[in-house]
Amino acid sequence: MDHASRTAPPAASTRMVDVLVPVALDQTYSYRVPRGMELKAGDLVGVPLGPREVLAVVWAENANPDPRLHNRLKDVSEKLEVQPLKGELRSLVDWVANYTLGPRGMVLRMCLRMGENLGPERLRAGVRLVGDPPRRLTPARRRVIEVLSDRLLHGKSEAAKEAGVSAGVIDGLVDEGTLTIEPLPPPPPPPAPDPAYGQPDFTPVQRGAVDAMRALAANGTFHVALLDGVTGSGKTEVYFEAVAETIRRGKQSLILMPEIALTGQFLDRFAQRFGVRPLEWHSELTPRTRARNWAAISEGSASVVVGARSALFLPYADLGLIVVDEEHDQAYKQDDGVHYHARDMAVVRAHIAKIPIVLASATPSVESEVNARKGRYQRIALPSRFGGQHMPHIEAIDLRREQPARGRFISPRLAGEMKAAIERREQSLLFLNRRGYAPLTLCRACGHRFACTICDAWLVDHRFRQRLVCHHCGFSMPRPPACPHCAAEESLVAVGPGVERLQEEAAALFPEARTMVLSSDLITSIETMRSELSEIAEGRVDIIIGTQLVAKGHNFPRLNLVGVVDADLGLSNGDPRAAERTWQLLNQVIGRAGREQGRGVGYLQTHQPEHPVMKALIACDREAFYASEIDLRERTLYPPFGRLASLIISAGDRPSAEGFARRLVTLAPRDERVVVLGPAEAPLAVIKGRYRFRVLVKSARGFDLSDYLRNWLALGPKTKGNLKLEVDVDPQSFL
Ligand SMILES: Nc1ncnc2c1ncn2[C@@H]1O[C@H](COP(=O)(O)OP(=O)(O)OP(=O)(O)O)[C@@H](O)[C@H]1O
Ligand SMILES: [Zn+2]
Repeated sequence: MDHASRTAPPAASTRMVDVLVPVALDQTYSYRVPRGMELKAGDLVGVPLGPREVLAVVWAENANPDPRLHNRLKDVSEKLEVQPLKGELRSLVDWVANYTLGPRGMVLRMCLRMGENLGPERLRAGVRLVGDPPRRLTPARRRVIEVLSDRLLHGKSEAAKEAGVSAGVIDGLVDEGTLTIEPLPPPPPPPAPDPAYGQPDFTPVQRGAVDAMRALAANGTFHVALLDGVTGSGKTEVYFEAVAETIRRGKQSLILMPEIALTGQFLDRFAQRFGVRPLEWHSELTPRTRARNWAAISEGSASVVVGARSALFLPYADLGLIVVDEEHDQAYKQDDGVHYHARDMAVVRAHIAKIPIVLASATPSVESEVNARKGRYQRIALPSRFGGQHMPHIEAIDLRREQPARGRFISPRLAGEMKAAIERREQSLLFLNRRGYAPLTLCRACGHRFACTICDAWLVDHRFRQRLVCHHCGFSMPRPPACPHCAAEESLVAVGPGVERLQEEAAALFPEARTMVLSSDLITSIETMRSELSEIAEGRVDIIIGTQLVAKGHNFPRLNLVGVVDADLGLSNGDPRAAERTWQLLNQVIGRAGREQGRGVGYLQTHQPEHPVMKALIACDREAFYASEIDLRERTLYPPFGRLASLIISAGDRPSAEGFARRLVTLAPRDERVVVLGPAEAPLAVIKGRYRFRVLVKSARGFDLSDYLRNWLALGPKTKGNLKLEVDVDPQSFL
C-alpha cells in the first residue's frame, strides 16, 4: 500500500458489510460494497476469499471495521438474485451456533444446501414438425416424423426415446428444415395442497384433539403442544388439521420426520388428505430437485414441506407451523459436523419465528413428558386407538426357562405363535436391532476373534454381501477359508444372531412362508425401500424380520404378532438413556401389531422379565415407566433436571489423546454448579484408528453450560496436529 492511497479518501464507495461464509469459521468478514450495489442484511452475495469466489450472506450492514483496514478490504463481487435470508433464520443460525459451539459458518451451510444451480431453470428443448419430409427418408427418420405427426411441441429427448432413435437423428431433421427446435415451457408448478380435499370423520376421542390443533394453528403464536397419542390413535390425521388450518392462513408448514426414507406411506396419506404430495427435503434429492425445492421454499410457493432434520434450516418465506413427528426419535440428533438436536432446535425456531409447534409421539421423550407435566407444553392426548382396535397385549418369554434350541434364537413358544399366525393368514414381525448375520465370528480351534484393525469393534458377518464388516468405519473383508491365526480350516463359527441369521432360522422353521429382511444396510435406494414396504403392507410377506427401521410409523394391516427376539439388547450398555430408549423402541415396534383387525400381541424374549422397563411394558403401564424414570433423573440430576455436555478428544495415538484430555480437565474453571467427570476412555475406544477419550460435564438446569464451555475451551490447550476436540451439548450417545 503506498502513502498516497492511505491519505487520499478512496475513490470507491465507503460502505461496508460483514458477511458470513458457509465454511467452518465462526467470525464474519468485512467487504466493501461497490458503488451502485444495494445490499441489506440477509442478501446472498459472491465474495473473493483467498484465491476463490465463494457464496456468502450479508450478516450485518454498515459494518464498523478499523478504518485503517478499509483499503485492504476487497469488494463484494456480486449480489445473487434470490430471496434474502430472513432475520428469523439468521437469528436461528446465531442461536444454534452459540448453543452448540459449532462454527456459525457451518450452521449457515445447512441453510444454503440448495445445490449447484441458483440461476433460472435451464430451458428444455422441444421439437415440432413444421416442414416436408427430407428427400433421404431412413426408417429412423420416418419413425420420428410419425411420432411428431400431430405438429405439436414435444420434448426432444422424449421424442427421440419414443421413436427409438438417437438425438443425432432429430438434429439431422432439424438441419433439413423438417423439424424446428423451440424451448419447452417450464413445467407448471404442482397444484397447492387443498385443505378441504379429503378431511376424515373424526371419532369423539379425536375430536377434542382436532379442535386443539386447529385452535393452535389459527392462533399462530408461539406455543408448544405435545400430541401424546398411543400407537395407531391417528396422530397423523389429527396434526394434519393443524397443517390444513395453516394452509388456509396462507402460511407454510414444515413436518419433520426422523427417517425420510420410510415415508412412502406418509406421502400417500398426505395426498389422500390434501390432494397432492408435499414437497420433500432429504439427502437423496437430485441436485436439480434440490435447487428447485429450495427456490420453492424460499419464494413461498411450497406450502408444505416434509423433511429430515436438515429441513429445519431452510429459508421458508413464511413459516406458520412446525410438526415434529416421532419427537422422541434419536435420529433427530446429528452427531457429526454441528452437533444439534433437531427437535430442540425446532422449538427454538418456533420461538424465534413466533409460531406454533406440535411434537407428536406415542412414547414422548422424558424431556417433553416433563415439560407437559410442568405445563410448559400443552398436552393433547389420544388415549385410545382408532377404529376401536385394542392396544396389543404384551407377554414376556423368560429365556432362562424357555430356551431356544442350541444355535437358535426363536423360542418354541414364539415359533408356535408364528405358526398359528401363518395359519390365520396373518403376518408376524421378528424384531432384532442387529444388522447382518452375526455380530461376532470366532475360530473354534484357537478362539481367535475377528476384529477391525482400526476400530475397537468386532467385525460383523454379513452373509448377503459375503463379507465381514466393521460397522464403525465400513472396513470389510471376505470371510477367509481358514483361521488367519492358527490356520485351522472350517473352524470359523458365527456367534449370536443378526437379522440375516434370523431369516435363515425362520425359513427353516416355516419353509412355505415368504420372509423379508428390512435393515438399513440392505437398502439400495429410497425407491426400493418404499416398494418393499408396500409389498408388506399389501400382505405379500408372511414374516418380516427387521431392525429399528421397522419400528417407526408403519401401518401393516395384516400384522398382528410381534416377537422381540432380544428385548434386553439395549439395556446392557451404560448409557443413561438406555431405559428410555428401550421403552420407546419396544413400544413402537409392538405398536405395529393389531392396528386394523384382530388383536395384536407382542412377545418379549428376555432374561430379565422383572426389569422395571419390561414390567412397565407388560403391564402397559406408561405411568409407571415415566414416574420411575423421572424420579431417577431428578435424583441423579440428569436431563431434564440437569444439563450434560460431552467433550470427545481423539488423536492418532493414545498418549496424545489422553494427555490432551487430562490437561484440558485441569483447566476447567471452578464453579460449584458444574461437575467435570473424566477423562475416561470412550466405550468405543478406537474408531478409524483414532483413540478416543471422553469428558462428561454436568451442570444445574438453569446454568449456561454453552457459555461455560466456551470460556473453558478458550483457556484450554490448542488442538494441534491430528488432535480433535468435539463438543456435544445435550449428548444422546455416550459411546
Ligand atoms: N378419523 C379417522 N378416519 C379414518 N381413518 C383414520 C382416522 N384416524 C386414524 N385413521 C387411520 O388409523 C390408522 C392409524 O393412524 P396413524 O398412523 O395416524 O396413527 P399414529 O397415532 O400416528 O400411530 P403410530 O404412533 O403408531 O405411528 C391409519 O391407517 C389412519 O389412516
Ligand atoms: Zn472399523
